[in-house]
Amino acid sequence: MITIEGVNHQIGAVRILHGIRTKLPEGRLTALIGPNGAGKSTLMRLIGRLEALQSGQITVAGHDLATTPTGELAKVMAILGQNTAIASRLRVTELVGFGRWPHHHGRPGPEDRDKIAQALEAFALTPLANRFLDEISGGQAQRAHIAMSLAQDTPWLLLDEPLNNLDMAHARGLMTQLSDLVHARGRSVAMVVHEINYAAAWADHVIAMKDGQIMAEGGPETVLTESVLSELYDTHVRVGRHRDRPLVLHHA
Ligand SMILES: Nc1ncnc2c1ncn2[C@@H]1O[C@H](COP(=O)(O)OP(=O)(O)OP(=O)(O)O)[C@@H](O)[C@H]1O
Repeated sequence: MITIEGVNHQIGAVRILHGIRTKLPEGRLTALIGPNGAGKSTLMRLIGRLEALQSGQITVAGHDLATTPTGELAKVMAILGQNTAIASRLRVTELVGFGRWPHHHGRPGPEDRDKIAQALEAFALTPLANRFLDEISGGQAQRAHIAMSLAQDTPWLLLDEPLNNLDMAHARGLMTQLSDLVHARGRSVAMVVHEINYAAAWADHVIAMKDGQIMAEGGPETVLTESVLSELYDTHVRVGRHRDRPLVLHHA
């Protein structure tokens, strides 16, 4: 479980997060939704310790972020931030290999090579393994970054807008894989997602944020309703059903 207690955050004089208090359940796929500027990425970055905590407490699988050494935390949680900029003169396989660093500290063994090969395969990157990052498409680079996080092989996986740049088939493939990681292999995933129907189809738990606060949280059935979504996004939203799950309709 990830527990978040009394988290406030401000940049300069601007308050970005206000008294966030929630739990992200273990063994579930949690989707963080909400309008632009709601504070989703900021919260993700705080959980992933990419940003220093200004107040409150966050624990990940019992590890207090304030006191856990980085090497230890890197074996518990992998985080993929937004707009990850990495040297383009790096080969895909080298990027994915970075995910193994917390395990081998520079001396990769057979298990590390296996995990890298599996992650490349899982994201259909094997044929591109030796290409440089500036020789592949945006969606392929996005898949390579996700593969790096997967290769880290941690109980928790945090992904900020991993569906960015992915075509429909790869987006669906990623969601199926994340769902499989959670439901067949006992991992826990938290992801920021804008395309609400991916949350509707695959999430077990949804946290809806607006104006730096949590507006609603719970199962897709409780959060992905017409009233919650219309208020969340300040636009009229209709919700139908498909395969016994909500299906959000946002046509004119
Ligand atoms: N470095 C910064 N300096 C000043 N304000 C910032 C900075 N980074 C983020 N903000 C502000 O903090 C608020 C929350 O941003 P955040 O990126 O967490 O939102 P988000 O919900 O992830 O949005 P999006 O869906 O657009 O990615 C926004 O109002 C944003 O303008």
